[in-house]
Amino acid sequence: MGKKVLIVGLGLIGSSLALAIKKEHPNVKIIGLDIQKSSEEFALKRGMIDEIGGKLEDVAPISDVILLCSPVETVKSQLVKLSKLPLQSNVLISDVGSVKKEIVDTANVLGLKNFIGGHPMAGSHKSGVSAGDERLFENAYYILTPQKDTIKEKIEELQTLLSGTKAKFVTLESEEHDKITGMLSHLPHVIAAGLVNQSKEFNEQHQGAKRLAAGGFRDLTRIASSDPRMWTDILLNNKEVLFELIEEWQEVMNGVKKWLKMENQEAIFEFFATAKKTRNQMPVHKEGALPAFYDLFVDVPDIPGVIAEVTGILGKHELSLVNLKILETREDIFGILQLTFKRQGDLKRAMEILRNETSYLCYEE
Ligand SMILES: NC(=O)c1ccc[n+]([C@@H]2O[C@H](COP(=O)([O-])OP(=O)(O)OC[C@H]3O[C@@H](n4cnc5c(N)ncnc54)[C@H](O)[C@@H]3O)[C@@H](O)[C@H]2O)c1
Ligand SMILES: O=C(O)C(=O)C[C@]1(C(=O)O)C=C[C@@H](O)C=C1
Repeated sequence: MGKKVLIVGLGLIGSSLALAIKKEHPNVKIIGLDIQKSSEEFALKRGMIDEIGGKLEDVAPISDVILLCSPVETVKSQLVKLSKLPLQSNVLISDVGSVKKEIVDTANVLGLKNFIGGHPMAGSHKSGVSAGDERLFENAYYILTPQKDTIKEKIEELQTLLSGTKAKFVTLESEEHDKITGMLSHLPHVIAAGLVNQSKEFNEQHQGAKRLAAGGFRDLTRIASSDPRMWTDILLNNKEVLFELIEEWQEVMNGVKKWLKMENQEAIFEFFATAKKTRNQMPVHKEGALPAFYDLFVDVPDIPGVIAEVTGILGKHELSLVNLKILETREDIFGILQLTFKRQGDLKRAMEILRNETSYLCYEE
């Protein structure tokens, strides 16, 4: 019989891992557990998991592998719970939390020897089980932060289990991990959220301004749509690193302010020239995970039944959506439907079909 793998937290990351594991290891039995019953049922119905786990204390002791895929603060309390349970002596425990030092230190203090910190460097601003995608981690880096005495075989066991992710594994010290992700992930999320909040106040004073936001604002602020609970946990668990980074960021902004005051053309030019050169050389351009979602926008008239009409057409052509959102009504005439697909091919087909079968304006951004 195959291994029993328990996945705790069936959101975006947990369900995507479940799919990737199942694909590569069909004999593995995946047991799923979530505080949201609807997520457990969705995952079971879609074949992401083989069984719903019930209570952690009942199912953890019979599991060969336990993957904690909940928010960072919850992972820490789940480690405490696990440390009190009669787990199998060779159980492998890992997590996917975006911060590593606090989690690895917790496992270490609790004496959970077979715990290996993990963090797939891929994700999305979308969350929840319905966003799960077996290809989410393809080509992405998957960081592992083993403890000093973790045996090599356990690391290999984890990598083999996760081979279906098609991610590239790298090993880091947890402290180094938090410094790097602080700079490349956590600070950018703080800046994006700050910018969107600043623009909210601005928009209240300048009616209609938000409609004019174009590519620059969109590219810089997509991640401001991420889950606030997840990001609260991340910030509070990486605060020392973020103190420093935020201070450096403030210095950068002060520099720009000073050059503007002095009309220092050369310094301003150099600021943008350095950024352009650096950004163009960064591997973020060439590698990294595939974008996980594709949004199609449809301008529809503000009349009853229009959503059913659009989804009905897509259903007839067996095109399934990850998400559907109604964006703000424009000028009391149009509403904008945001239809999210997992595959670009599906988006293209949907656009063609809707253009043929309706008169609505369909576009990608
Ligand atoms: N979203 C990303 O881009 C991303 C990328 C890499 C890592 N991560 C990390 O992965 C983890 C999960 O993030 P996500 O994006 O999948 O979030 P998510 O909100 O999609 O999923 C989290 C799931 O955990 C469940 N949960 C919460 N408390 C629980 C508990 N006590 N017991 C069982 N289930 C519980 C929630 O109901 C939810 O289904 C976080 O630690 C996050 O830092 C996220
Ligand atoms: O693509 C996104 O939406 C993400 O924010 C993914 C992202 C990031 O790159 O910052 C977010 C948090 C994770 O810990 C890892 C990846």
